[in-house]
Amino acid sequence: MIEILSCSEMAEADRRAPAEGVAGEMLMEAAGRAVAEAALARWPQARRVLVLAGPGNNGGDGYVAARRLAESGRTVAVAALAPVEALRGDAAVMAARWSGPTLPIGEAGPVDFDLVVDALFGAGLARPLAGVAAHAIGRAADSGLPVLAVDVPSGLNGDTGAAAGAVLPATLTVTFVRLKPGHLLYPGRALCGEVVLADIGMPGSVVAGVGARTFLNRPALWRTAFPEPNPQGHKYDRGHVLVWSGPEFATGAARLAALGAARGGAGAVTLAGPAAALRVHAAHVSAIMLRPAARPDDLHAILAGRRFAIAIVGPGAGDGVEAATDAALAGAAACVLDADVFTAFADRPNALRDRIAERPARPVVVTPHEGEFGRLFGQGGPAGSKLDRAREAARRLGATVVLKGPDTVVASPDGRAAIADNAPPWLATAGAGDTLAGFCAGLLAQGMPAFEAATAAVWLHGEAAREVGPGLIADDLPGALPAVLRRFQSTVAEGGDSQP
Ligand SMILES: NC(=O)C1=CN([C@@H]2O[C@H](COP(=O)(O)OP(=O)(O)OC[C@H]3O[C@@H](n4cnc5c(N)ncnc54)[C@H](O)[C@@H]3O)[C@@H](O)[C@H]2O)[C@@H](O)CC1
Ligand SMILES: [K+]
Repeated sequence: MIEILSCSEMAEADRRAPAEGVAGEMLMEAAGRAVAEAALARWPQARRVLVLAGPGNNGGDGYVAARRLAESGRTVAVAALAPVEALRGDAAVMAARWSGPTLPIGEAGPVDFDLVVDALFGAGLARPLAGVAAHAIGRAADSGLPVLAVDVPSGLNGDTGAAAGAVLPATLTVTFVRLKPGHLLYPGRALCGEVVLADIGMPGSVVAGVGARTFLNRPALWRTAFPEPNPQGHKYDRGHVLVWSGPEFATGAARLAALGAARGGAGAVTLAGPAAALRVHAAHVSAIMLRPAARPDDLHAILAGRRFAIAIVGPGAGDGVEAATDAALAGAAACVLDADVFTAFADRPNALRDRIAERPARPVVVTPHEGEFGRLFGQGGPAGSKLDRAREAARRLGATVVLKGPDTVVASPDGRAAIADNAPPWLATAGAGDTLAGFCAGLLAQGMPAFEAATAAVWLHGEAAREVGPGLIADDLPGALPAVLRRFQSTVAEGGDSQP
């Protein structure tokens, strides 16, 4: 279940389902039943349920849920946004099967209820909520009652995770078939509350036929590409990562990247930079090699002597980062570009793109957070949701883009993208990004393709942060990786996934 479907892809699946013997009515019945079951499981004490029903199929699901909840002995009322006669298709069928009380939404307040089921709008939201619908959700929100959202909280755009107008925050969201981007991208993720994904009988072949290019970042996405060390291998079979280090008083970031690369599985890691900086590194690291490079241009000669080197440039790079980037792109088998690179190329994304384009066969992964992304692209940068922007940036740069945050998106120039949902809030700490660049380079060094290496690095990074727990500092992350890898490897051996 790792595909994520956009609202139009979901609608496309809906259109294709009857040809595979699954009628829309069956899907709606199953969806409404799943909503009712989730309500009963989560709020067994709730006796009185108010269902807010909208004018489309989301409302249709609401009418089914109302019937099922009433059948299980709950007192249920439907507050309808549109008169029953105005409903069409499956929703009209389901409304006709509902024989309990139905009030115009303006007349139904949530005062006498224990639970609100929000079936106003789902994937069909076409404009910001206004008027009587906005008023109704305002009253529901003010009531303080728990809210179960059908498919998505009403007012939330399922594709972007944003709400252009009023939105009804949910305690629990029950969605169907596959997650939508809005369940994972903030602020949507927070507005959904807990998310339950219900199987409503949509055939897997129908979903596959839609050809989704967006995925949940889970091991199932990249497991088959994950490097397995060769028992007879040499350390250089696992690649050599070269990290450009900035000056003496800014060494921490490069060192975190180097340690991340080493823990990420690179066979050897070298920090290259000015001698004064290397003396500082020498006081901290043992397994990492140190190679003097007085100027960034010296990287050309260092890289020329390596058969398979992955370069990391950006963490704590300081002055000369542009020259170091040039040397890395010219001489390394793959590059991870981070941090100071986005300052050096601020407002000049095309200059970076042109450099990357000179070596089209060599993978490049860029790992900006939102601020760096904005700095690099400046005015006229990619627009839309976080997913849209990461995809567009990958296309423009010809590089794999890791747009970091609590909902990190990895996008490939070939159109694939993945959204992560496992980063705990305490991962937002100084230096965490440098370690991520290192994890990614460590996987690239072992020959993992760029999109898979970047998605795996992001997932492992989140798991390492969970492993450490609150109080984490970035220095803890490399050391937390072995436990995560051990667990991951054992679930692979068992043929399972460490998360659903
Ligand atoms: N895709 C599937 O496989 C399934 C979809 N189902 C449900 O169908 C929903 C999608 O149904 P629809 O496409 O009918 O869409 P919705 O029910 O979300 O809403 C569509 C209706 O709302 C109107 N509308 C949109 N924005 C409005 C606004 N701001 N103010 C007032 N009216 C507005 C539209 O003109 C249209 O009449 C899903 O969210 C899900 O709940 C389920 O029945 C199960 C199967
Ligand atoms: K809804």
